[in-house]
Amino acid sequence: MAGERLRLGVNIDHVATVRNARGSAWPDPLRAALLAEAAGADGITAHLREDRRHIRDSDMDALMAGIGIPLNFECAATDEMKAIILRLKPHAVCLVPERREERTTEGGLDVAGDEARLRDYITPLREAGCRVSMFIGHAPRQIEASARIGAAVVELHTGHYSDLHAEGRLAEADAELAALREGARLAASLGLEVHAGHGLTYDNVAPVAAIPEVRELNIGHFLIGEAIYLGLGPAIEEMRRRMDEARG
Ligand SMILES: CC(=O)[C@@H](O)[C@H](O)COP(=O)(O)O
Ligand SMILES: NCC(=O)COP(=O)(O)O
Repeated sequence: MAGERLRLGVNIDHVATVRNARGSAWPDPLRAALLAEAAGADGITAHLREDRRHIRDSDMDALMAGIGIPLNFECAATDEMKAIILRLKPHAVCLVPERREERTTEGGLDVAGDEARLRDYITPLREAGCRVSMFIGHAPRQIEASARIGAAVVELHTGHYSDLHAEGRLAEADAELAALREGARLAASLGLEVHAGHGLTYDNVAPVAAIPEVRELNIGHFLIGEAIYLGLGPAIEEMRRRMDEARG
């Protein structure tokens, strides 16, 4: 673990949000992904939601064919998504909870409560060579269940920490951070690779990047917004700089 650089996965969902707002062909998520790659992103993350509110099937096809860095395919654990994954065989699959009426992913996947089904669900994905990740909260029972079903990775949901930080509830944000640290430690001790993401910004990324067990951060919404001011490449480079600085 020591000496390896913390990876940055850039989530390009919200390039598609802007495109879909006008029903046009631009901005193109693939072009954004290629710019991210040129700016030093280690991977691209895209979430194919059941309702296709941003990323579409054709975007996933284009990303698979067009990018030279790993694709992390986020989706709900449904039969429809399984068929798409087995056709595309992305580098990584991150299973997330999805509720159609939610604004964004509001919580972690309940792996402990759906253990047998998820074990069966991920078996063909693992056999197809995908690195399977569970997007979960830091509760030990969710981490332990992820290890038991054979996931390679857990991505710890940093959304609650990010919200508390943004609201200036810093003591609560610190407590949430401590729980994320404990979760990362437990996950790594069980042989899981640890990722983190959701709601990360320039202002809140450092303490998460400093968690030694965390190997990868996935960051999207803030970077796509920041690209309006700075351009996507410089926005990513600044995030990279802050991650590296936090890592020491
Ligand atoms: C799973 C996760 O935290 C995000 O990557 C996810 O993509 C959020 O969904 P939206 O991009 O639709 O907000
Ligand atoms: N899995 C988290 C992710 O990909 C990015 O989340 P966000 O930065 O768009 O909130």
